[in-house]
Amino acid sequence: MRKPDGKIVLLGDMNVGKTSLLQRYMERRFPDTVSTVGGAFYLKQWRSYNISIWDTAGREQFHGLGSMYCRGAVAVILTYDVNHAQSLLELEDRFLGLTDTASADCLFAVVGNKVDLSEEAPGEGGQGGGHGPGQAGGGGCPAPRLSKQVQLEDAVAFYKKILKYKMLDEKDVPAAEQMCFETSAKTGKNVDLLFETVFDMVVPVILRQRAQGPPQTVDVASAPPPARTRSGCCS
Ligand SMILES: Nc1nc2c(ncn2[C@@H]2O[C@H](COP(=O)(O)OP(=O)(O)OP(=O)(O)O)[C@@H](O)[C@H]2O)c(=O)[nH]1
Ligand SMILES: [Mg+2]
Repeated sequence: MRKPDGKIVLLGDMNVGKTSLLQRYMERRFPDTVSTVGGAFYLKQWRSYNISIWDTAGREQFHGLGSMYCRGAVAVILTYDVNHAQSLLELEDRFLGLTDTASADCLFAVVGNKVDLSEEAPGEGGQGGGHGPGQAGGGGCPAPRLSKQVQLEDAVAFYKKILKYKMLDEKDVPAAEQMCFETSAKTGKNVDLLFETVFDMVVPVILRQRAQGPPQTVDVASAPPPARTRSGCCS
């Protein structure tokens, strides 16, 4: 297997939809998922570059693995559930620190998933793994919509906190508006946009790292063995 030119890592609390987003993008479908154990990766050919995309487990018991997966990453996709405010807070409290091992010029994207649950018309949705209230429905009643708990401005504010944490100047990094996304792995909304924006942005980082000397690419063969690895197809 050719060594990847760069690594992108998805981080976020359990159940926010990391695996579903990756499967929607790589396999063009929204299958049932099981909570991830350890981590798993896909390989993506983007232009002439070989990029590995790592899906990590949000469950607390695997938390310690997160910083290993982030080692040398050129981008981290921090994912939350727009219908579950706590999942955004968790990114700041539990996940941001895991990115200390990422490459010095690592890019960050902030992604609010499951927008379909608070967008669907009454009677059409409310199923599919939301955290919040409003899924009981039942009895033939129209399924109530979930109320969206996190707005895009909250994600933008979090992005600015990331820059502060990393001591980065806003003018040296992509603008928050470019790097904050609202997605639905279920409908596919903004999923291609998310991944392809990130791919386009990591290419210059990869080139810069190559020009600077020893490549900071990651050899998946020497990556820590996850408790269970599922390697997907390359496309
Ligand atoms: N309605 C809706 N449900 C979603 C969406 N994304 C994921 N889900 C559901 O949410 C649940 C959790 O999705 P996963 O992709 O397994 O979540 P995860 O972040 O990988 O969770 P861990 O592996 O435990 O960290 C599943 O029931 C998914 O079907 C979405 O965009 N919309
Ligand atoms: Mg998962």
